[in-house]
Amino acid sequence: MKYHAIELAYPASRGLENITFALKRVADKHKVSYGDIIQFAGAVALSNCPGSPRLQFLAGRPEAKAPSPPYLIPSPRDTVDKILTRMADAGFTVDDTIALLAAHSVGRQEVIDFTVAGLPLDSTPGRFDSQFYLEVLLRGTNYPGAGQNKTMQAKSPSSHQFRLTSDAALARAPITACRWQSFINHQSRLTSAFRNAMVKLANNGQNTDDLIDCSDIIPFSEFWDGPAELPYGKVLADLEHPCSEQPFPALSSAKRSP
Ligand code: HEM
Ligand SMILES: [Ca+2]
Repeated sequence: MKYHAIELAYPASRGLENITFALKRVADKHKVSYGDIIQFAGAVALSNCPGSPRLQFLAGRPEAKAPSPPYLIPSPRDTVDKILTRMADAGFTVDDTIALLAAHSVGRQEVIDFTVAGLPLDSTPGRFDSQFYLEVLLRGTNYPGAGQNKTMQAKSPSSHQFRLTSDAALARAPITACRWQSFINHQSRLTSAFRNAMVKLANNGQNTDDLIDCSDIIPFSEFWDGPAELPYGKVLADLEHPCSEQPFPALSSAKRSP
């Protein structure tokens, strides 16, 4: 069996079939490695989101020699401790892990709750911003759909967005809460921390001396540096404040309805 078929059968890969086969065709046609096409496509895709950093892109990864063992990718039902231990094992600090979750600012869920497939993880899924970090701190009130897979989804503050159990827990755990809060309304801190952590993610296990820096071919995103806003209908009292060491950042309220 081909490696991709083995890895696609792992639970953490659910929903990745379409993009895997689409990118496989491109990589095969242009004779580039699968590792390179994944990083290239990710960097180009992110450039469509206003506010996102231009990611480094190094080319020349060799093909994998074996499929990944299963269960290396964290699950939304894992504890904070398990997620951070796994990420540390792969070379990521606690701060890196919290910064990487900015990807969820432009993410949606498809496979955890089919009754609300396509629901975004924050109210601005087209924009790479700190809105995600703010909104995950809103008190969860209801499941936006039928509440399938309750170990993986937490109650959300709105029927328009989905909350992963892992995001809810990482936002509130004593070890991560202040780092989480530190990104709210700090677009440049967020983009540079995310970019640096993505350099590690993209080159994990590679000898970067053997790769060629092709970052110049990655487009720049549209500039965006606005404030995070309390969603329409929410007030400060709806926010939880698990980082007791720092005051909560000043916020403005959204004028628009969701
Ligand atoms: C704590 C570790 C993480 C867990 C447990 C986790 C889990 C998930 C889950 C369950 C989804 C929804 C999948 C679906 O239903 O289709 C998702 C979406 C997503 N995640 Fe994560 N994730 C984690 C970290 C990351 C990291 C480090 C990145 C990238 C740097 C990332 C990027 C994304 C993106 C881009 C989406 C949206 C996909 C889409 O819109 O189709 N995640 N994540
Ligand atoms: Ca967003």
